[in-house]
Amino acid sequence: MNIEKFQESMYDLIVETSTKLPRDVRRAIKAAKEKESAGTRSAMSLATITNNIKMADDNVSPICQDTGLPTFKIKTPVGANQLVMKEAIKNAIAQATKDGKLRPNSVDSLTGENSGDNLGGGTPVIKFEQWEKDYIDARLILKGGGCENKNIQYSLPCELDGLGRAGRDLDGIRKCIMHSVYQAQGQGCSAGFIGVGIGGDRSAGYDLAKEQLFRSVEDVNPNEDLRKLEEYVMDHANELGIGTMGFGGETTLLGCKVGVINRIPASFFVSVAYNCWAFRRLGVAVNPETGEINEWMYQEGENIDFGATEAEKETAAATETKAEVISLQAPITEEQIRSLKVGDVVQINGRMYTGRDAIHHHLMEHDAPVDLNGQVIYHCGPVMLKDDEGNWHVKAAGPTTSIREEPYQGDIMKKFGIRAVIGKGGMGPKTLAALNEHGGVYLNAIGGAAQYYADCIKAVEGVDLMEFGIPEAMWHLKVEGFTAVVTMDSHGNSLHADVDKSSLDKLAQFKERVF
Ligand SMILES: O=C(O)C[C@H](O)C(=O)O
Ligand code: SF4
Repeated sequence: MNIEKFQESMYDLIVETSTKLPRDVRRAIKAAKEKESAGTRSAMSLATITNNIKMADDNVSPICQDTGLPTFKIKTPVGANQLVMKEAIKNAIAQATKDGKLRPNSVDSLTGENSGDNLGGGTPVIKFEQWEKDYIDARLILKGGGCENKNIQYSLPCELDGLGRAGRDLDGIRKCIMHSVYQAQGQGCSAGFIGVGIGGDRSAGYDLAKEQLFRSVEDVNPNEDLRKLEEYVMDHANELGIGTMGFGGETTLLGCKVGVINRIPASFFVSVAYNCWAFRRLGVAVNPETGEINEWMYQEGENIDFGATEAEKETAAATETKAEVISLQAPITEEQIRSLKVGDVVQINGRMYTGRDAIHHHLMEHDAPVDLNGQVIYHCGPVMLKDDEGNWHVKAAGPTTSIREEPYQGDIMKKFGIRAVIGKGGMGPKTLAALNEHGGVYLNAIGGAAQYYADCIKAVEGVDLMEFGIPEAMWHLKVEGFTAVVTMDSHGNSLHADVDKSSLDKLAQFKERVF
């Protein structure tokens, strides 16, 4: 095998997967967009999402800043040398990271140290299998952390919120799947795709669930029971009304694929792998002698490029002028914050600081490196590249899941006088109480829209705490027209709590036996 060429092919697979959504996924997103009524928050979010997909295409830059845990599934003809292939894949991963196509995402679990090149214990994941065919089938999925955290495994029988008892049969499985969509809310950047694995032990069940994510969104399950189940879920999960980013709306789920394997008598697992709308998975058929790509997978059918037509541009322009947008610039006063309410659309200009897990943890015990009074914190771990002159450039910068900061957020806002935090997926009761007490606001940005937000960042004006690694450092960003929605205000209102409650009520409508 020509190993240099194989490495190049793997590099192309990585770059293409990170920057271009497959055709089946694009079609599912387009169909969702057509269903949302114009002018709603969900429609606005979907417009940002499709705009972002187009920008990632044009810039050949990551669709989402979280490029996940790269996971390769490779089938090789008997006799192919898997050891050299593994080395080539690792080199390709390191190169793609250096080129800003992947975020350095491999972190020592005990020390928190980022390896910087996406290599380390367990990273990347490479699973080989042999097969009888004469070519290499190499598939890659880049599944981010926010949606990975929403995976869930049920051990039947069990009791489920809203649905009651789920037994050890097809109907019990149906309840688990409906519940899995409910429990994810918008936190995994809905609308999402789910892969479900029935049976196995805990690890084989999750493997099977993830395997389903490699199926085309549009295929039909050859198992009649599972086909019915998939169709049922697709028909009804969207009635939960969770919508894009959990803002409420018509589309919550874009795909559901279910697989089954045997189990042992005492265990009955239903494992669900949740994938965000930024469903980055591709595959190639590679010639085992030359190492060249013969064919790209998931590329059949119509390609949607999401370039706006003239008519769409006109409608967008019309809605933009109608929607009232409130401008915010730090330092923000308490009075300005108290005037905001859930549903308001704000646009931020000026300075904001990134801060995610490591920063929040740090600020609990230490002073801030900058004066945060009246300032805005952005829950974001960007992809950054340094040029030859030593200046940093933002390559991708969407929000991260805010709920992880729930234990710290309220205390930190009060301690430093922070007025606004931006993230996605919403926060809990502790933060809501602190917003009320201190005069703060939670702003929801569109998860995964990393190119769209990178474009709003006009300059990187500094960085602190680089010892935490690129995604976790505190970046000082100058932004223009950074748009987000108030989803938790200083008057005790939370859109997230409301959608959670109404979707739980709707979930309870699926309690009766169906199968
Ligand atoms: O790590 C990130 O940047 C985002 C993460 O994928 C998330 O959804 O929270
Ligand atoms: S931020 Fe959202 S779109 Fe990006 S990886 Fe996380 S869940 Fe997916």
